[in-house]
Parts: sequence; structure tokens; C-alpha cells
Amino acid sequence: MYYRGAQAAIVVFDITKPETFDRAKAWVKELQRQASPNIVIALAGNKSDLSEKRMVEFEEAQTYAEDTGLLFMETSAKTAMNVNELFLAIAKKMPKSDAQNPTHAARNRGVNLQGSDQQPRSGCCSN
Ligand SMILES: Nc1nc2c(ncn2[C@@H]2O[C@H](COP(=O)(O)OP(=O)(O)OP(=O)(O)O)[C@@H](O)[C@H]2O)c(=O)[nH]1
Repeated sequence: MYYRGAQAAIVVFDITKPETFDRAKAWVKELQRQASPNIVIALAGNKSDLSEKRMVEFEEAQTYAEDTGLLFMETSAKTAMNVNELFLAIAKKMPKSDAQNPTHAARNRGVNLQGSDQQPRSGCCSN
């Protein structure tokens, strides 16, 4: 219900807890099964500031991400390392804006109630 129609998702695990990496993989599978086919999925290996407690190797997560078609970065919510970078990378991978898609552009244009978009009224109640 929450991710249906989502255009991007960030799946976060804790590099100091291998079980969170396994759960992240399960979430990626779930997203690939249920979410929109062109969803951009990013995997974040969080708590990169705690490298002395690391239990998931960078290379292991990176290889998994490459094999699965995910963006991957190690992040730290504590130091903000790679947080902006991850959002930027997602934005770059998203499909071009709706404004460049004629079908979506028409749908999103809205209706101008003041100007020339207004159609002349007809029917029983206009004189
Ligand atoms: N050192 C460090 N601690 C972090 C980082 N991100 C989150 N934490 C800490 O990890 C703990 C869990 O963070 P939450 O934001 O509650 O994460 P969560 O996934 O909701 O965790 P749960 O409540 O266990 O499900 C908190 O004590 C945070 O302060 C990080 O990048 N580095």
C-alpha cells in the first residue's frame, strides 16, 4: 500500500548488523515483485562511521547491488556522509520529468479558469 506507485525507494541496512543486510535483500525482492517496474531502488549501507564494528563488507553489498541493478552507497546518518549524494544519484537515475512527456504534461497542466481554456457553456442553463 505504501510503496505501490512509488518512483524511488531507499532500502537501508546497518553495516554493523548482518541480519539487517538479509532483511534489506528481502525488501528489495518485495519491491521488485510488487512495486512499479521502473522504480529506482537504492541500497544504503548505513553507519559507515562505525567502521570498527563493520560486519558487512563494502564489496559484498556492492556486488549484490550491481547484480540486482540497485544504486549503492555507504552512508552515515550521524555524519551525513553520502546522504545528499545518495538522493542526487537517485534523482539522476529517475526518468525525465513529466513536462517532457506529452501525455503526462497534458494531464498535469491543469485547467485555466480565467483564460482561453474555458469552454463556452452550453446546455439547459446557459443563456
Ligand atoms: N553511529 C551511527 N548511529 C546511527 C546512524 N543512523 C542511526 N543511528 C542510530 O541507530 C539507532 C537506530 O536508529 P533509528 O533511526 O531508530 O533506526 P531504525 O531502523 O528505525 O531502528 P529500529 O528502531 O531498531 O528499527 C539510533 O540510536 C540512531 O541514533 C549512523 O549513521 N551512525
